[in-house]
Amino acid sequence: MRIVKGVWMGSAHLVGGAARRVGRDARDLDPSHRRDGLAFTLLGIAVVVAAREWWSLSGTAGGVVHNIVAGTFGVVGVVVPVLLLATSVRLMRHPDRGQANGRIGIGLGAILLAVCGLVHVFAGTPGTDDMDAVRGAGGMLGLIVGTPLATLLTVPVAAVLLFLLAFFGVLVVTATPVHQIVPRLRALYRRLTGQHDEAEGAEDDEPLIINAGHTAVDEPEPRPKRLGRLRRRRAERAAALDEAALEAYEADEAFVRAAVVVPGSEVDGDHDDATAHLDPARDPAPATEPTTVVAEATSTTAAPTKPALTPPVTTGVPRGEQPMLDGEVLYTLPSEDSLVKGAPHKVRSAANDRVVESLTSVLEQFEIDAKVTGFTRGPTVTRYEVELGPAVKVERVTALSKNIAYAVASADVRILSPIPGKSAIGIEIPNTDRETVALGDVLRSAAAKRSDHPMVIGVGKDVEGGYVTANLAKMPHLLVAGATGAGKSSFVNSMIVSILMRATPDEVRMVLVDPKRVELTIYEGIPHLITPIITNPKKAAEALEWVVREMEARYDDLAMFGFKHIDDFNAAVRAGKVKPLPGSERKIATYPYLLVIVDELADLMMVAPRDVEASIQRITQLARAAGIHLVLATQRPSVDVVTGLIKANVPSRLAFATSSLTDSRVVLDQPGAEKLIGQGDALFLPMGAAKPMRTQGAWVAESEIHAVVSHVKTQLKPTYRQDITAAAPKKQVDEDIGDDLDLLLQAAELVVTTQFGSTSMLQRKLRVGFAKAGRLMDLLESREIVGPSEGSKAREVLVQPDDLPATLAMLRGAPEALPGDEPIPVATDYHDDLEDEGQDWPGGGR
Ligand SMILES: Nc1ncnc2c1ncn2[C@@H]1O[C@H](COP(=O)(O)OP(=O)(O)OP(=O)(O)O)[C@@H](O)[C@H]1O
Repeated sequence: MRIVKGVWMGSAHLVGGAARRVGRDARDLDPSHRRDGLAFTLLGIAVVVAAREWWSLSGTAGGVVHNIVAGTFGVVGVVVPVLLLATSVRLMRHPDRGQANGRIGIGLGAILLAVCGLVHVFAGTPGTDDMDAVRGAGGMLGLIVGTPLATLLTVPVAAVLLFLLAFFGVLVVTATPVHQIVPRLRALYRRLTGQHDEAEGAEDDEPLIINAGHTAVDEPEPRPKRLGRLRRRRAERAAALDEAALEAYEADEAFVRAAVVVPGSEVDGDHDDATAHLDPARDPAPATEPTTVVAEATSTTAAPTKPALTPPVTTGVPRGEQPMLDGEVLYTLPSEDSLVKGAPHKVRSAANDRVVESLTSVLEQFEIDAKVTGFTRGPTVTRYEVELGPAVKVERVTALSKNIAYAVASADVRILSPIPGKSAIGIEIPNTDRETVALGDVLRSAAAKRSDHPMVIGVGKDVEGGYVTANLAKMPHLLVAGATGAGKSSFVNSMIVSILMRATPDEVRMVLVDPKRVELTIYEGIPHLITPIITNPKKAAEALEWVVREMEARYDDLAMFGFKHIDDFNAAVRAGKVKPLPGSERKIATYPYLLVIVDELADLMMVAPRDVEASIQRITQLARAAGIHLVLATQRPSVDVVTGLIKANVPSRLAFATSSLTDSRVVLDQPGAEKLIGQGDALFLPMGAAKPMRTQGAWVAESEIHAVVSHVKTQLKPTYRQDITAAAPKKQVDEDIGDDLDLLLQAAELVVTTQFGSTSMLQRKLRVGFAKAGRLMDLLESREIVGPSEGSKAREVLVQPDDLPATLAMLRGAPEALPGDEPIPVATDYHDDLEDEGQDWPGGGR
């Protein structure tokens, strides 16, 4: 008995173990194998069903198969093998796209259901009592869907509903939202008529290389022939993805950056189509027509046009929400065609391969267990990634920077350790075959189109080839610095052109300060200007004071109507929710963003450092909510131009190549900019970013600027404010101060902040002679800032540091700031001012 029991238990154990093992192994199978298993099963079923339904190859099981297929789907069963085959092929090709596969499955299910239902109702809605008739119509599926509908709603209504269901199924399968039907059909038409291929063919010369930054460097290159098809598919995929991204996009992101593409992930990248994903902006579809801003409902002319391919965003903004130009004015944004298309971005070139070889040989020579695992090529520099073996110190590679520079024959080698978000060292080396980034490409990229904010500008491309854009309203103020010829003015041009391309004068107004008198003259007369371009540094300082007054007026308005931000105020005005106060004749209108661009801060700081600094401080501290934003550019980022106060209040920085490490520290608070290679190569540090991002600035040619400027100029004349460069009202510097105002302000600040009234301190700190310091002290005494002389002792300081701003204002002769005085008189209203001055918008508006 024991033996029998032992044998029984032993074999049971063996069988159980084997069964468990098989089960476990099946669970351990790679998911893709498991999905392949499903695909093969479907393929097998397709073969069985096709054999019976198509070729009547009926074995013993044939009857059963027919009963199941025809019983379920009726005559529609003949397409079941096709559907099974297609599903099986899709599962094999894209096993990882679970979500898309699910969507297609649901869509096909809806179509199948609808078709079965339709066949059933058109076949006279046979009942279950006649199963042969059911099998000859839409099968049980058709019966379940069709009979109740036909009985309850009559056959015609049921047919319409079922058609709708089938149509819905088609939209789901093709991932087409209803508002995309027309653009997609148009795109399809273009592709069928060959317009698409022509443009694609042009790019086919470029071999496809998988983004080497994420894969092995020696990835085999697919044959160029296949590229046309590959690109087309990517284009379709990107269009679908882009749309999803658009929906998900949140308007309040600080700045929009192209996502880095990781192979296998379905990230919506902005990389060139030669990399792993396609940028819809590079889609060769014909450029969109200019987006139109129509004057208020009074206009009878053309309605806003929509772009052909890209969904809700275009060169402009959601038109329904636009502040319209009053009167009959029809303002169109420049067409995207005004800006040229750049050469396709290369992701790999022979030069890169040579550098990889050099880097590898340096690592070998120094016997460092590290490997160049890949690279990402940007337009100007390529970032080579080096991964270390176990127990290899990072410093061993970073210490080699000079040898690396020697090996690759370039002095501008920059080492990042680590690359943010990666366990790898990045070695940035300039490309010997650098590329120019066309502003047009940046503005047409998905990154730019994702946001319809009028203050979004094209910045350039990052080291991974992704487009970089920035929202000036979120900066909220930007300092741009770099040595002569580094690309500052080109950036300022790109910025202004971006605004002209995307914003109407109703949305953005500009104050351009160009003390160099040459850089910005091309923009003279554009309607976005609120005052003629200011070239005189003294006038520029006054203009900054006007900006402060404008800001205060806007603040007053916000406070009066109970809004915190100009955007909220504007939205309420557009919605008609802001009513003038009782008795006021005022016409409430939206406030445009005000962008103040100073092309050379150093020139301003030379003529009136204290005033300019004070205005900048005031603007930068408060202007954000008032929709006023400053861009300060300078060639000389030294501490006397970019003072601590200015720096503290201008949070976003863009550094082009600087001539020294000290300059780089002034701009970025860290070294790096001195290693940049000029011609638009920059480090971009937007507010809140931890590390600066290397960016190649966008380039816009003079002919393009001309095209854009003449487009905007022919439509609208600028309406200038007269009060901007007029000296601030009621400002009278006392005669005895005369030309010493700046020094006196500095002296007052020194004495009050240190609470130490010493003439020799003034001498030392202000670097003035004894006589001048004594005079300043007398002036301070006459204004009761310090007490009388007490011989060799320091004078008593009569003003507390808290009262310093009011004291400085008093010295400047601004009576409004005097303590205890009347409240600050403010300009009534921006638009009222215009009316008061009898200035009208062309077309009879404001
Ligand atoms: N983004 C860019 N792409 C390609 N080339 C550029 C770019 N930016 C600048 N360059 C090249 O560098 C030259 C000098 O640029 P830019 O005039 O912008 O320098 P800058 O810093 O403004 O100098 P300055 O301070 O003297 O005006 C340009 O003429 C152009 O050839």
